[in-house]
Amino acid sequence: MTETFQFRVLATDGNARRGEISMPRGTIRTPAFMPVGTGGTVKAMYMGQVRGLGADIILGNTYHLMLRPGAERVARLGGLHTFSRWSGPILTDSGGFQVMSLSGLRKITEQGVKFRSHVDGRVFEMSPERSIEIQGLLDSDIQIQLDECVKLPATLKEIEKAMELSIRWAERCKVAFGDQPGKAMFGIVQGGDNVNLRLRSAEALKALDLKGYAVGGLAVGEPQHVMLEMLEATCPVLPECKPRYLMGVGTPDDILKSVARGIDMFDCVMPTRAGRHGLAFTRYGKINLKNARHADDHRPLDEESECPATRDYSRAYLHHLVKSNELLGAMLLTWNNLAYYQSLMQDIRTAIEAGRFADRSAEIQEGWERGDI
Ligand SMILES: CC1(C)O[C@@H]2[C@@H](CO[C@@]3(CNc4nc5cc6c(=O)[nH]c(N)nc6cc5[nH]4)OC(C)(C)O[C@@H]23)O1
Repeated sequence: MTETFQFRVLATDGNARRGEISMPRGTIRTPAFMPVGTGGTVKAMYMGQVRGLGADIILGNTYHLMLRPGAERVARLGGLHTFSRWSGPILTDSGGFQVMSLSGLRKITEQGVKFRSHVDGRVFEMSPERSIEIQGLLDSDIQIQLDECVKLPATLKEIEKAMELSIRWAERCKVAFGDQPGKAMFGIVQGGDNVNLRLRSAEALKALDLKGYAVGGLAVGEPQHVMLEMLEATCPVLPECKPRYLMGVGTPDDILKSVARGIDMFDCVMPTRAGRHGLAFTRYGKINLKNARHADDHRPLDEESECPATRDYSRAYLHHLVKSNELLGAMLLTWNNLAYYQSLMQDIRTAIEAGRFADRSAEIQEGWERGDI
């Protein structure tokens, strides 16, 4: 552990990078997957379980926590780590994107975003400065700039305007964040599905010399090839010595293909949300436990797994729990899915260190295609 924020690239294999981020609250092994802990909880999991699966960092959301229980209240209670009993690093999203995807009555001006809470209808105004202040009250370790992410499809002019506003907001967030040695503030590259706008955004943010760079505006319904094309344009422009975080991504296949293009950090609700809906991620691909074909199957999801949820429970039992809408169904499948995602990340890190990432990726994908034995 260090008193400052340090990122080191330990090995490369093509454009894939094996690295680590050292922070006062712990070291983050990259490529890393951050379980989503939106309201200060990784849904259906104890934080001790999350840690036990190998997660080094989790994600929190400014938008949700400012609405409930309130940023000042979390600060009075000792900050998000003490509040939620997670002692490792926490990355918090800034709220802009959640405002656009969740709240009602939204108005964006140069000053910030005005919105109505989806919880109780109260009206809030969030400026870049207030977003950074809230993330500070939460005692967040990696803070994300406030940005504007336009919903696609959008006109080139709309995408350009939002990208340029996000750059100005990044500058304001950098000033508001100031100098906090053990913490970091990441900018967000925007630009929609337009390579030129993405390059302009990346260059402008690089000039701000930030501690890390998120790639936003993706995983919003665009085809995977469009997302990958934006990464192929953006990553080579971003500083090699800074971490790159692809927001909201993704499926195991998205992660493999994005690591191959130079991404170091990921977050996605997929494993936790899918677990609550009866879907299991395994090395054989996805298994839908709602399907009646599992009703008499005594086999576990994967007898070779170290995760009890994956190794010790029959598919028949999991099918029963899911069909009966039992809480334990969501708990066991969330546990299985996060275990699979963390084992995938460890597999990726090991393969990059050994210089066999491409081969290992192909083997993993063949396992999914072979399907459920
Ligand atoms: C993939 C999956 C399962 O994840 C779900 C659902 C729809 O996509 C997701 C995930 N995609 C996603 N893209 C993002 C882009 C930005 C961004 O540009 N700026 C900021 N500040 N934060 C972002 C967070 C992002 N999350 O976004 C919501 C709407 C939060 O639900 C998620 O499909």
